[in-house]
Amino acid sequence: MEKTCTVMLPLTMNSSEKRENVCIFGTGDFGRSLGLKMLQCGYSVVFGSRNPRTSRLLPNGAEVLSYSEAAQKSDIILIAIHREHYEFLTDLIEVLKGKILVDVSNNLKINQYPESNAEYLAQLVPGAHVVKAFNTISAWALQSGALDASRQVFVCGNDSKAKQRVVDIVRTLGLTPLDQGSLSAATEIENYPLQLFPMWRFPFYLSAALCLFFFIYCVIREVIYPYVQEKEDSTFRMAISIPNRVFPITALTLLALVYLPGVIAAILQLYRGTKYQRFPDWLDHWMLCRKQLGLVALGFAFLHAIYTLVIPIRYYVRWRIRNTTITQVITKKDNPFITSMAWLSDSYVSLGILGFFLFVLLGITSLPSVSNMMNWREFRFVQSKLGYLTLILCTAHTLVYGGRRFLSPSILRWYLPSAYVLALIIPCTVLVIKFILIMPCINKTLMRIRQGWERNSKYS
Ligand SMILES: NC(=O)C1=CN([C@@H]2O[C@H](COP(=O)(O)OP(=O)(O)OC[C@H]3O[C@@H](n4cnc5c(N)ncnc54)[C@H](OP(=O)(O)O)[C@@H]3O)[C@@H](O)[C@H]2O)C=CC1
Ligand SMILES: [Cu+2]
Repeated sequence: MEKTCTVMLPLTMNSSEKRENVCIFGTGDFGRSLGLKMLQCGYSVVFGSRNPRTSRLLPNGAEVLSYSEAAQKSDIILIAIHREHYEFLTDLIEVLKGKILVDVSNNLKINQYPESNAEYLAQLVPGAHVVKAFNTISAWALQSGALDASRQVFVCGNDSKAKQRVVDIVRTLGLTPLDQGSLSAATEIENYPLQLFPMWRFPFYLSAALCLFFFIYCVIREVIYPYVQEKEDSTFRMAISIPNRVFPITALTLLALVYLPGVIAAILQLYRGTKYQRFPDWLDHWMLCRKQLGLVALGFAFLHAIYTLVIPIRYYVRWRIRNTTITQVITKKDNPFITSMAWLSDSYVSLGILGFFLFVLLGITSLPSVSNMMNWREFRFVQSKLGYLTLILCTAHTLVYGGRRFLSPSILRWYLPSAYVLALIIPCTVLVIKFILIMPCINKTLMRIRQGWERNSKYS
């Protein structure tokens, strides 16, 4: 039966069970943490060290020997040493012959060396079976048990038996092994811990660029223009009014950008007449970070909702209402109630609330804990149908808010239209193309392409 250690176990063992010997080279932070965890999980640990006599802080129960003596005690050796110090291993080539060497090392920079550390180790000790593993786990997490988010251990190696031995150890330590194939995958595995939120980078930079662009655009139209034309100081608008334009615009644009690659892919498939041709890399990458784009968009929608809630308590708004009322009293004139205006205002608020609700629902269903409970069809239904409905509602919310104002030439300031007009370009384009794509004649061709029809027809 497989033994698995997920909690700190006492160092007791059934005397009839033979402890498996594991050797760890290096008594640094990582070597010690690994050794402790292995002892807790029932392994017998032998450390190899330059100074076996003076090595301190080692876990109780572990043996410490010189590197060559320790190597003889086990056929599996974890090399917890930095790559820069690997050269001394060439003196141990004879002892290490046929042994499994586990490379746990990381670098300081992405692609720091021409070859991966694991491949370098394999070149230095050609008679050994090198396996890459454990580099994504930190010494601190191993010791403190704070491994919740990072239980995954990528494993790769050319010898399948050696790899299986390492996979078994990973499982026994209560971690999740992920086989990445041959040793050539080591470069990618070594680069992995050095990447900072790889899938979030594009959405993050894109949303920052959109925010900056729309902020500057709105400042030009709403702060600089009134100052130049009428010497009016509207700088206070930069605190709430302008952010509350920039955030919904960014949210809507990002949401549309979640669905844009899908329609571009469909157009490409229609144009090529086949689905068996790779999409360009940029499109692939864009498709892969749609979830992150959507979640960032949801964040901006939240900001818009919060900024909108504070409108009634703003000084400027209260002043304007008070002033209009007083002016009406003085001039003894009141504004007639216009039903169409009431309709417009209520509709845009209602569309906004519904759009936001569906947006939140989309965000929740994209979380792994929720999406894992759905089958593929349900997930597609939510993310595609509900997603498009959200996009339609949010676009309609913006259109109704702008109403006829968007079309009137008086809204131009220095020939610049309202920022909302720009914000509507991408969502409207996506929706129009999607509408064309779902028209029966086009949809049928697309479905046939997606079902691999032209490939089957070759054989029929
Ligand atoms: N710390 C961490 O959280 C993680 C570390 N790693 C990897 O584990 C490896 C070890 O890291 P870590 O334990 O933090 O590093 P340390 O610097 O704490 O330990 C390295 C050990 O290497 C041994 N060593 C052998 N030859 C030399 C030499 N010429 N000069 C210096 N030391 C030598 C030493 O052990 P001795 O004195 O007994 O000979 C030393 O204690 C690295 O490759 C690192 O990338 C991977 C994942 C996480
Ligand atoms: Cu809104």
